[in-house]
Amino acid sequence: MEFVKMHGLGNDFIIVQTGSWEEAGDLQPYARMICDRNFGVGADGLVAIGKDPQMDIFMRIFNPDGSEAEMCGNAIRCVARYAYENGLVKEPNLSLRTLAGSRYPVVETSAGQVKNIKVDMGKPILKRSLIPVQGRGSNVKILLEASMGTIEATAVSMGNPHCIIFVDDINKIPVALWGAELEVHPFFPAKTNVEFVQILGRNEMIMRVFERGAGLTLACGTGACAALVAAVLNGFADRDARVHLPGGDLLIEWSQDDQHVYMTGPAEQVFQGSIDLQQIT
Ligand SMILES: N[C@@H](CCC[C@H](N)C(=O)O)C(=O)O
Repeated sequence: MEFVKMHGLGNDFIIVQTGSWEEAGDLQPYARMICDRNFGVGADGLVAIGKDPQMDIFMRIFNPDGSEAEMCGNAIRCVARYAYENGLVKEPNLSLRTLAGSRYPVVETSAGQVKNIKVDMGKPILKRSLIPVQGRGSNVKILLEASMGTIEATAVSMGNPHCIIFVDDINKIPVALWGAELEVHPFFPAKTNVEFVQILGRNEMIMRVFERGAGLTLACGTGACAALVAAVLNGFADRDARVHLPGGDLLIEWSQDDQHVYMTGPAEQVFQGSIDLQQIT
């Protein structure tokens, strides 16, 4: 199986082309081994893409624990760039089918070089039952009982679930320890991605993430979108901000006009190769 390895701010993916959405599902059992950094190629996700009958491209993403995620912001930018540069699409603006619905990336170029990819990530989902979060009431300022005490969190879905916790000093937070516990907190029936966010100003924040099914990663596109939405809902930020992640920065805007979230950032290919699937079973 031929693949390319790409990353968005160090959030890295093995990208393979398959014939159809259904065929992409055949790869799910291999995700755990392929993503393993010691026994496989190593990545934060296995991404299957191909031509879609209704949209330009489809994308399915499998986490390193073998589960399927509905959405992935950093992978979408990688897929858009790959599709544009490899002639799967002719125009820089694409339509992309995901498990969470359609998304619309635009590949931004300057002097013939790809600079950034801007993605219309759609409207955030704020209804508690749809995120999903157990119980009734608001998605803002949810109180979670955990071993570290009572945590105040805001839950947002960008197609996949996120639990955002605002902190005073990000460097004092044991992200791996707390993230692993909150990922499987009983309030989140589909588990959750966990983001710790320190607000630096109305338009700037630092974020660390513990991804559902993947653990600590250097960046999370949907997480950065969810963090900005949560910051706006809590009155901490304006509707556009630079989000600093361990792998670099994302620019996020929650549009007043259409209520969609827009994410802008880079995507890079780092190498290509082939995998003998029989060797890794
Ligand atoms: N890194 C991604 C999110 C990938 C999926 C996530 N692990 C999940 O299970 O929801 C991003 O950039 O959005």
